[in-house]
Amino acid sequence: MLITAEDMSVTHGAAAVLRDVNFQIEKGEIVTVIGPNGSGKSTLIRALLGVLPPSSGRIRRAKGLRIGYVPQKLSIDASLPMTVRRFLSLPVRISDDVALQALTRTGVEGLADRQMVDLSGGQFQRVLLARALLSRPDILILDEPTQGLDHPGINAFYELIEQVRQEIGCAVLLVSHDLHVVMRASDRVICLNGHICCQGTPSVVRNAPEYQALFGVSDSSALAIYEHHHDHIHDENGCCHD
Ligand SMILES: Nc1ncnc2c1ncn2[C@@H]1O[C@H](COP(=O)(O)OP(=O)(O)OP(=O)(O)O)[C@@H](O)[C@H]1O
Repeated sequence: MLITAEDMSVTHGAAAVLRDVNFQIEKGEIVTVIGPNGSGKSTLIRALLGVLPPSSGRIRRAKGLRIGYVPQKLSIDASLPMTVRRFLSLPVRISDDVALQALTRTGVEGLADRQMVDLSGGQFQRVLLARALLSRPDILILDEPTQGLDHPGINAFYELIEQVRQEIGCAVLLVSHDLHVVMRASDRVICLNGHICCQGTPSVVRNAPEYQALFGVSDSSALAIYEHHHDHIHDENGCCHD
């Protein structure tokens, strides 16, 4: 077990944003959080990172857990010259070799001398990912990493995540709106709407009434990827588990 949320609730001021969230992330798995706008996805990530304390319940992290974080947005002042190479050395200085290795791993090895503000959306995400990998994380946490990318870009990014997972064996927790790709690329999906509506393998979540109520019954051919069936049960709240 890498991270566990136990009966975790989070409030912003008087508003309860997350309530009674329970889940755990195991070594090496890819878990995706999906949910409508304002459902608490970023709040969940911030709580897991430890920057937002739960109002009740708790988060447990494995001892010495290393987290690599790719934020949803990072604005870089356009008037501030900053090469990719220099960006990778903030805040911890790294050698040219290590920088090149990180950029090569994420497929942007030719960009070291480019200005950060001149990168395309896809290149920027890959540089952020390269930076997150520098700490050799046990878990990578990415908040909507494919926002603004086109379809080939989204697919390529997910392939890269899978490749990185295989190479370094890290777990991956990501927030995403790309439902079809998510369903294909995740080991497990958590469907969030202020609380966990349902969670499980993609096929379990796809068939859950809570998921279908939030996202509609999607084109089954696009989602018919995992056809091995899992047994699951519905608890007294109508939530499903495998
Ligand atoms: N710092 C804050 N202070 C007060 N309310 C906040 C704060 N941050 C988020 N909220 C509120 O908490 C709720 C959940 O926000 P959050 O950003 O976690 O949702 P989200 O699922 O990530 O949304 P999106 O998909 O639009 O990024 C929203 O109603 C939001 O307005």
